[in-house]
Formats: sequence, C-alpha cells, structure tokens
Amino acid sequence: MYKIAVAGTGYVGLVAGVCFAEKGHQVTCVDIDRNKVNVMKSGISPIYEEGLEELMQKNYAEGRLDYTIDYQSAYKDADAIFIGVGTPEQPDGSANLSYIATVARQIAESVEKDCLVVVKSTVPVGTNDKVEQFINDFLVNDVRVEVASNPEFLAQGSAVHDTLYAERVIIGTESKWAEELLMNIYEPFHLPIVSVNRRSAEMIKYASNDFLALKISYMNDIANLCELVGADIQDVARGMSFDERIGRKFLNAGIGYGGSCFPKDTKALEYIAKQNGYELKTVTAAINVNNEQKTLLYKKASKRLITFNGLKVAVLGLTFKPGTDDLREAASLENVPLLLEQGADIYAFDPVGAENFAKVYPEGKNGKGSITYVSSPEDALKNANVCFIFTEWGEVKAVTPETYKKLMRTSLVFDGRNIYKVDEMGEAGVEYHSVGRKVAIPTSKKEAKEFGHIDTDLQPVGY
Ligand SMILES: NC(=O)c1ccc[n+]([C@@H]2O[C@H](COP(=O)([O-])OP(=O)(O)OC[C@H]3O[C@@H](n4cnc5c(N)ncnc54)[C@H](O)[C@@H]3O)[C@@H](O)[C@H]2O)c1
Ligand SMILES: O=c1ccn([C@@H]2O[C@H](COP(=O)(O)OP(=O)(O)O[C@H]3O[C@H](CO)[C@@H](O)[C@H](O)[C@H]3O)[C@@H](O)[C@H]2O)c(=O)[nH]1
Repeated sequence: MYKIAVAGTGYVGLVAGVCFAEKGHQVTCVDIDRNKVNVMKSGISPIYEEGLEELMQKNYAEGRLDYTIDYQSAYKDADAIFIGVGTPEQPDGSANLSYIATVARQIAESVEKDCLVVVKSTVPVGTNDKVEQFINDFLVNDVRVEVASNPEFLAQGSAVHDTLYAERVIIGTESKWAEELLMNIYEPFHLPIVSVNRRSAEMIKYASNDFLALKISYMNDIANLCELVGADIQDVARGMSFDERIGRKFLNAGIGYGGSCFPKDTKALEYIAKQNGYELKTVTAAINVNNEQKTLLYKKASKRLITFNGLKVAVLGLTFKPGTDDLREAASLENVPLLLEQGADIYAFDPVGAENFAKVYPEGKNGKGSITYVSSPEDALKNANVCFIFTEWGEVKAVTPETYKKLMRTSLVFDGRNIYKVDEMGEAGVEYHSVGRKVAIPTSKKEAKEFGHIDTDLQPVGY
C-alpha cells in the first residue's frame, strides 16, 4: 500500500485516485476548486461517469480516499504524486502547460520526503524533463524528487472500466527506482505494463490519440467519396473490419470527432512537429477533414431547405459522445449557433448534457432564433420541420423510424451518427440524410410528391 496524492480531480485525476483507492492505496485527491472538493466529500461525483460515484462513496467510507484543497498536507509525505490537471489548447495549437507548472511549484514547496511525481496529463515530449528540473530548482526541503510519465488512455463514458481493465499501462521512467515504484503501485491492477523511457511514453500518448483521430478522419473522407460513387460507408467499414490489420473499432463515419482530447492532441502534435522543423502531413490532413465534417449536415440541410427561419428544428444529442455530460468540441456547439443565426426555433434533447449546454445557450430567445430544452426525443420531434442527430444516445437510438414520421410536421432527418438503416427510414416515409450513404427518399407516392421527389429523369421518351 502506498500513500498517493493526485493533483486535479477531472476525468483523469478523480478516476485515477478512486481506482488507486479501490486497489488498496491510501489516496488524497487535491483540487483548487473548493466547491468541487465539498461536493466530492458529500459523496457526489462532479462528473458523470458510470460506476464512479459508488466507488467514491465506498472508498471514502472505508477511509482510503479523501479530498482536499490543502495541497501541502496532501503532498508533504506522499510516496507518489500523480498530476492530472488540464493541458488545454492555446490559440497556436500548442499545449498550455501553466497548470502543470503551478502544480510543480506547489509540489516543490510541499514535499518533506523523497517522492515520485508522475505526470498523467497529456504533455508535449520533453515536458517531464522540464518538470523534474523545475521541481528540483524550487525544492524547499532536502529531499529527492524524480518525475515519471504515465499517460492516461481512458475514454470518457467508460472511464472507470478503462482504468480498472486498461489494455496497457505505459510507464516512462529514467531510473530503476522510479520504474519499480510505479510497477509496485500498479501491481494490484494485474495489467500489462509497458516500460519505456519518459520521452517515448509521452510520445506514445500523442501517437495513439492521433492515430485514432486519423482513422476516423480517413473513414469520413472515404464516406464523403462513397456518397459520390454510390457506395455505402457502413458496408465498406464492415467489409474492411474483417482484416485484423485494420480492426473493427473506430471505423464509424459521422460528423467528426470531438471531445477534450482528439482535437487538441492532433493540433499539439502538429505544433510539436513544426517546432522541430517537421511537417506532420497525415495529422494535418486528419485535422482538416474533421473541421469540414462537423458542419457537413448543416450544409446539406441548408441546400435542401434554403432557410431555417421560423422552422422548428429538433436536435437530438448535444454532448460530444454518449455516456458523458462533456460538451468540449461537440458538433452541437458548431451547428446550433449556425441554426440560431438563421432564426431556427430549436427543441433540444440530451439526457445529461442539456444543463451544461444551457450555460452557453440559455433557454429562450437566442439572437434571431430560440432554444427550448425538452426531456424526451419525442418532445423534440413533435411538429418539427427538420431533425438533426448529433449524438447516438440510447434514448435517441430507441426512437423508431415510424415515430419520426408520426410526430414531425415534415419528416426530414439529418443523422450525423448513421443510427438508422437507410431503407427502413425510407419505408417509414422519412426523408433521411446520413453520412456516406444514399439519401432515403420516402417510398410511397404521396410522400414522394410531398417532398418533391418525383423522378423526372425516368419519364419515357415523348412524355
Ligand atoms: N478527459 C479525458 O478523457 C482524458 C483522457 C486521457 C488523458 N487526458 C489528459 O489528462 C489531462 C486532464 O484532463 P481532464 O479531462 O481530466 O481535465 P479536467 O479539466 O476535467 O480537470 C482538471 C482539474 O484540475 C484542477 N486543477 C487545476 N489546477 C490545479 C492545481 N494546481 N492543483 C490541483 N488541481 C488543479 C481543475 O480544477 C480541474 O478540476 C489533460 O492533459 C488531458 O489531455 C484526458
Ligand atoms: O468510430 C468512431 C469513434 C469515435 N468517433 C468520435 O470520436 C470522438 C472521441 O471518441 P472517444 O475516443 O470514444 O472518446 P474520448 O473520451 O475523447 O477518448 C479519446 O481521448 C482520450 C483522451 O486522450 C483517450 O484517453 C482515449 O483513449 C481516446 O479514445 C467522439 O466525438 C466520437 O463521436 C467517431 O466519430 N467515430
């Protein structure tokens, strides 16, 4: 059992701290946000992650887990201090390391015994070296502090599971002492450990995230071509997925990747490459494709409808992916303002993200348009002229094709997550646009007429 302190109680820090406690370590989670600390002490998780609150309550009650804003008391006698503070994107694409620097300074002022500082945050290659130098320059007491890299690979929405059952733990160290200490801390997890040097560990994190981002952008690029040549991206992805070298995962085309990691980590690696006189062409391509992809459906819908002024627009899903209340870089944040600017009356549904979204777009009049938050997809769809799907929540997937037809004024759907089978939507009488697939045109004559889909190209000669 080790005495562990964790700096930062976001997705990474809090989940790591709780899981270390669950595996028997004595953990103190530190945050600068007093409200957050009070909320956590009362047994409530400040973030939405399945299983997290239960583990917080259990480990707190059993005395292995605590929360504080008093960093000095938490750091002074810790065996290891894990850093999980943010490294957000700066306007030039580089990572902002000021939060890391503040924690490093706080550690240097506080530690009273030898300890290992472990950087879990995603940081540019070489940052661990700088953090070690910085802490040692500012150390108040005569102790030994070494820094190790231990990048995090959890995905939001499955953070606890991804930590307890991680496919691998990467540790980057520069001494046997640091390597052994980290191995021992992770020993109760019984997970595969990959031990490398610090710079390689830092690079593994960016290389992994950017590879996944690239995979998504590649599929989106192919999807756009599929539409032009009459192929179906889902069938194409299925066909590709049998090849183990390609794999089954992250082949879903849609309206691009969002979240707090892929967008920032692609730009950060592009920046690191530039700084080193290298042009990382593949990653730049992934970024460019993603930027275009996010508003692809809005552009298609604009062509189809000419204007959104005065239209009732149902928006299903606001978060960047299901299972989280996080809105960072969500497609909804790019599309909703465009719709509002055009005077749309939006009825938005999201099972957990609406509260956060309302902080940016409060309910009621917003510029030329308006936004109303509703508690079910059906409430959003009632009498709507058009529907956009931005997040594939279970509640959204449960809406049947017939429901769109029954509830909407005109059943016109733009699906950014390819939830439905194209033919089923057409058969239900819905005009359905998705990504990388053909457009479903209502199959009955009556609806085809309503939507202006009588195909004049096929008129026999002479008519
Ligand atoms: N979110 C993810 O899914 C994920 C996954 C892997 C890696 N990462 C990386 O991990 C890092 C953290 O990401 P996150 O999403 O958990 O961040 P976050 O923004 O959710 O949380 C950061 C927390 O740190 C706190 N903080 C700031 N300064 C502090 C200080 N001096 N002392 C103590 N606490 C302080 C903030 O109040 C906040 O609660 C980033 O580098 C990110 O790229 C994130
Ligand atoms: O086939 C796919 C898979 C994902 N996405 C999108 O990609 C984004 C990111 O999804 P996901 O990777 O599931 O979520 P994150 O929580 O952002 O997790 C990523 O970013 C984390 C932060 O670095 C890493 O730790 C994780 O390993 C990595 O998956 C979301 O907008 C998804 O909709 C697609 O468009 N198509």
